[in-house]
Amino acid sequence: MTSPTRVLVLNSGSSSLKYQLLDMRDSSRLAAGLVERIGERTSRLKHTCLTSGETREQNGPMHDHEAALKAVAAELSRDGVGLDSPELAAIGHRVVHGGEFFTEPTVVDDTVLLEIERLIPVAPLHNPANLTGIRTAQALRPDLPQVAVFDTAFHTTMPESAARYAIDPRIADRHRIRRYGFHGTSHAYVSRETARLLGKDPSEVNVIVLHLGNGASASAVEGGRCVDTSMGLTPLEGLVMGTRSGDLDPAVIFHLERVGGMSMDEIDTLLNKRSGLYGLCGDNDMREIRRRVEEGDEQARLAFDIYIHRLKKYIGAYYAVLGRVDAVTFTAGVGENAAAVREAAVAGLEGLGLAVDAGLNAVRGDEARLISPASARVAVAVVPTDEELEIATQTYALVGRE
Ligand SMILES: Nc1ncnc2c1ncn2[C@@H]1O[C@H](COP(=O)(O)OP(=O)(O)O)[C@@H](O)[C@H]1O
Ligand SMILES: CC(=O)OP(=O)(O)O
Ligand SMILES: [Mg+2]
Repeated sequence: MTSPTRVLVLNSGSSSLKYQLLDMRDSSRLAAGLVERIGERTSRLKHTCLTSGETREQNGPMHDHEAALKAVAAELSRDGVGLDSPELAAIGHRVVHGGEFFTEPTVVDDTVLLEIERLIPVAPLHNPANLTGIRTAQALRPDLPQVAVFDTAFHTTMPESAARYAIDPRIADRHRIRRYGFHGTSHAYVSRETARLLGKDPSEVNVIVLHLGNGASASAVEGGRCVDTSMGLTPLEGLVMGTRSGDLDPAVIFHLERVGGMSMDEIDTLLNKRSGLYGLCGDNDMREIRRRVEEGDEQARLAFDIYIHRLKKYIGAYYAVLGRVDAVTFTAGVGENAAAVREAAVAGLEGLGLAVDAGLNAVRGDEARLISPASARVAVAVVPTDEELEIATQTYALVGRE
């Protein structure tokens, strides 16, 4: 038999599981889907078989990521592409926090599992789900390589001046406190695709990538290497997000504890789950916020303005970090779809050579595209991210080498 060429990619979020099955001969997708609301009373699995075009949905309780993955495995089997297939070469897992230890995709063994577990305190929403995904996949196919692809890996090239916080280095080192950065597979993929869009080699271009999904982060990429990013020790720092506050004065936390009488756990929940756009106006979906802004809702307008103000500050900061910028690229759910966000983020930055062409910005599509006027000094681009393809590519490259 010829060597297996398929890779299953699992992206386990805190309450969701996204997956794709790809054939790496041509990077085509055979199946894809999403389980939402894992652990809640009703979960929903939406599965699409891309060879037949058939989509199936099921609703019902799924306790945890193990139950979710077993349900996904059953759907794949129904399409004749189950986990027992001899054509499966490996399973690639998104792992959010890899600390300073993992700088590359890694075949999972017991030591790797232990290290991912040790990082749970700095990625409490993500790493436990990632671990369950890996352990369940191992149980289903013990003979298959499981590959961990880390969100943090792309950021390990940051210089110490960007990665260190201004605190006593002995304390920082003892507790491994530094800027790790996240969404690395997306920043890597999108910065590379931006270079391709400009017809250049990644080593020749400096790009500011704005990954604006539910979680959001910015990065400064110099000649293909990350030199700064907005998320830090955990995915809480930086931009305003769906439910996370992003940057704030750390003294807010002392104040909430000492004067506000809140416990550390309550403050943690407040900043991670009840802040950001949701905390500001009760909605975390940018579509809903734009609809309310259009209707003249002041609370939604203020939330939008705070979101944009923070974004602008990071564009300016990374412009200064890079010195020369070839492109600013928008990606992920908000970046790819919300023309109003792109327009507002760049408005007034003509002095930096940044502008958006209203006609180009209004075009919707799945293709990487430029939205800046032809005369602009700096390109502004929209590049759809594809974390699953990037994870599959890295997984297959690693397994193929062995
Ligand atoms: N057409 C749209 N206009 C504005 N925002 C959108 C649109 N489509 C999706 N979004 C935003 O994208 C977000 C999800 O982005 P995504 O990258 O899928 O996030 P995640 O991977 O973090 O779950 C949604 O919360 C929503 O705010
Ligand atoms: C790291 C992170 O914030 O991931 P997500 O956007 O998937 O929540
Ligand atoms: Mg995402």
